[in-house]
Amino acid sequence: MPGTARERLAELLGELAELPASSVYRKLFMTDLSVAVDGLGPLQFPVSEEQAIRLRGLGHRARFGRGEQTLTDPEVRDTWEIPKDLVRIEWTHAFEAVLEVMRDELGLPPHCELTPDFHSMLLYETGQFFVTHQDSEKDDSMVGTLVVTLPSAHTGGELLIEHLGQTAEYRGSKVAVSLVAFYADCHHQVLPVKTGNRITLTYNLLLAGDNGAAVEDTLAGELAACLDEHFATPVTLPYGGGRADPPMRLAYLLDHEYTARGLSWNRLKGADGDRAALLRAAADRAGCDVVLALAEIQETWDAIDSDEEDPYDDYEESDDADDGQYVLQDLIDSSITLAHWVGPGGGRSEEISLTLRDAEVAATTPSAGLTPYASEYEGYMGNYGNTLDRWYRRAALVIWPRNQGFANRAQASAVWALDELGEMIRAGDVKNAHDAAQSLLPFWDATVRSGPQGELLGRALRTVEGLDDAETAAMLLHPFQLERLVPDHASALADLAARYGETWMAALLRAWSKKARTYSYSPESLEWLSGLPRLCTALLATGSEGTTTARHVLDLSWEWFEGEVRPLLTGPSTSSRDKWLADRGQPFAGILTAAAQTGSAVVLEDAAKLGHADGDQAIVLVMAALRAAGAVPAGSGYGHGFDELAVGCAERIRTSLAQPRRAPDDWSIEPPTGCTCDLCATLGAFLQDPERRTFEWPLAQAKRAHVHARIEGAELPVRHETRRQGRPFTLVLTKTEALFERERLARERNEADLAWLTKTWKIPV
Ligand SMILES: O=C(O)CCC(=O)C(=O)O
Ligand SMILES: [Fe+2]
Repeated sequence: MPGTARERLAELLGELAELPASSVYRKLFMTDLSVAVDGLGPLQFPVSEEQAIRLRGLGHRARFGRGEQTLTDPEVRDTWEIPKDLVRIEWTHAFEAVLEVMRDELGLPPHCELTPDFHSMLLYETGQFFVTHQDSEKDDSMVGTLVVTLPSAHTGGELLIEHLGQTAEYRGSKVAVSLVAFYADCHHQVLPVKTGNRITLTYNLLLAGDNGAAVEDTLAGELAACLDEHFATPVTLPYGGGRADPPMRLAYLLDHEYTARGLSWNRLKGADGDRAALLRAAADRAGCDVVLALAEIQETWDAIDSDEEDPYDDYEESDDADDGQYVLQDLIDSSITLAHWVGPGGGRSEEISLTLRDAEVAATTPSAGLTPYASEYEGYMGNYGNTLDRWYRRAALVIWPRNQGFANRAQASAVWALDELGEMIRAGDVKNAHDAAQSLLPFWDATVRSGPQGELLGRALRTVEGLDDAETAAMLLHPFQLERLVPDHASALADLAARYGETWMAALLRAWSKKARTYSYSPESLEWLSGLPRLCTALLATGSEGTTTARHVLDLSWEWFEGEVRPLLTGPSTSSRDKWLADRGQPFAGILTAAAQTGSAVVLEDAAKLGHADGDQAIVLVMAALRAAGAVPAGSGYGHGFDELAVGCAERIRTSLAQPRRAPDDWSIEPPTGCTCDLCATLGAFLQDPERRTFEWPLAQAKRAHVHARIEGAELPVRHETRRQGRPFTLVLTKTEALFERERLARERNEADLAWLTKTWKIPV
């Protein structure tokens, strides 16, 4: 047998007996079933046109589920539904016998039972249909659907059922009762009825009992050997990347789709049940654990639209009309993420998140051989060919060596890992907790990043306290960021400072703040800075360790804030800069308030300097901060930080207002900074010249583009148009009246700000 251990394992599981069907068909005599409908009486088989018309009179338009909603849309489902409580059904014993046969044919073992649960009575008149869909699982134990077609004269109305890329087609009969059972993950549809009426009863099929199969011994032995080899063979990295450690796990993808609710060892569909039983036996021999997981799979294929007439006329996007019309060429990209799993003992499924590497995956049926639950076609877009994205949900058995259980589970759920460490510590098993924590190192950063960080940090702070090892504690906390801290963390944080020392805490906070800085400002981090006073209050309340910690947090926040803001205070003002700075007023106010609380003199001094900085932008920032704090009158708790800023700002505004007004014939404009090229020098000379208003500048295309960009970037009051005549074209620059208008508005704004400052902040006039 060729290939890697995991390929051989998938092949062995593929050779397992004959693949059971995903849909099965049986007939019963008309006399095996009687149906009576209140208001109509017993139905006569075959159902006559006249009875069908009366039946329709009792029905209403059938609805269908999509996501959380239930809808009626005759484009999707056009059929009549007879209210369930009007319908009385009686079967002979033949029905039970048929269900047993169907259970066997669907590959379910004899000791489990398929129970039909009546769901609806449907009437399809000529022309009515139901487009392709999957049935929602209305019950945890539902594994499939049974459609019973009553005897009636009709043509069309075929029931088409898809699985593993095959479509089975079923017709009703005029003289017999037809039964079709299929697994709930099969996509199916009812084609339009061409003549007559098609009447069906639908049942949910519930599965009870243990569907674990008897296991063949030699096969289990061969599979166990594959597992041994898989976990002993180092992974060969792609692109000549050498060899890495052996894989941590093997995920074997099953063939059916399951919901998180329906995922259960006892309700595996078709061949999945046998394969799972075998793999469990093999895993046991190989000293491995097995969990049952749900995998979300995305594949991107290079694909051709077979319906396309002209291959060059294809600017169509996101066309998910009919996945089947595309011919797959090459697989460009794929990703497999586990989202839920249930442990070997069953129970509820846990939410997890674990992205698998290729070397950890095996499958007998490639995903491309299944029906995706969603797909999207992207027409030719220049760089890429036509691509088809497809999404699948498959169950997977995930196997790992027993002694790697902690690392495997921890990588899938950081919450679980922290809870588990906490348990060990509480049980007094600190040595074990320490070793377990160390085993997280290779992936802990990535696992925390993909988890619920807010929730995790609180747990992590509490857990590491009991580790009693400064280095491991720092390692576990390392992946977080400064702006995840909230007042609730204050006491845990202070306890850690007490336990591991101030230097340890300072280093941790610094590492966190570096992280914060690598992602530039987000609205959340601005909000976090605005909320600093609450965090500091909580820290101060815990005592001296908390106070020192609060000062560190504050120093780092200030460093971070100032580092981003300072470069934007110099250079000419633009509307986008002003907006950016105004948005930082409240965070600035938050920092200042916290600085006053913690008595951080250095921050207060630095902040006051920022207020005195040259340029109109500093005024914008400081005014925004003062207004954010302005609801509270000066002197009532905001401390001298704000008073000083207000004084400095008022001074700056007065200086600005004292500048002589622009003479009506002064057209000089301050040139933008930041580029020293020849073009910008020429542009600068034109801008600064008080007399020149227009400039006709013959300039090649690339150079014109640079000048356009400079003028737009700095929002200069200059029109810039290209006259498309001659070679090169001519760039025509014209200074506009906005130059005067803007200065007038700035002056007005300054006057208003000054008035507000003197009134609200009691600044002497
Ligand atoms: O009428 C049928 O054959 C099937 C109806 C169906 O697919 C459904 O009710 O979900
Ligand atoms: Fe259906």
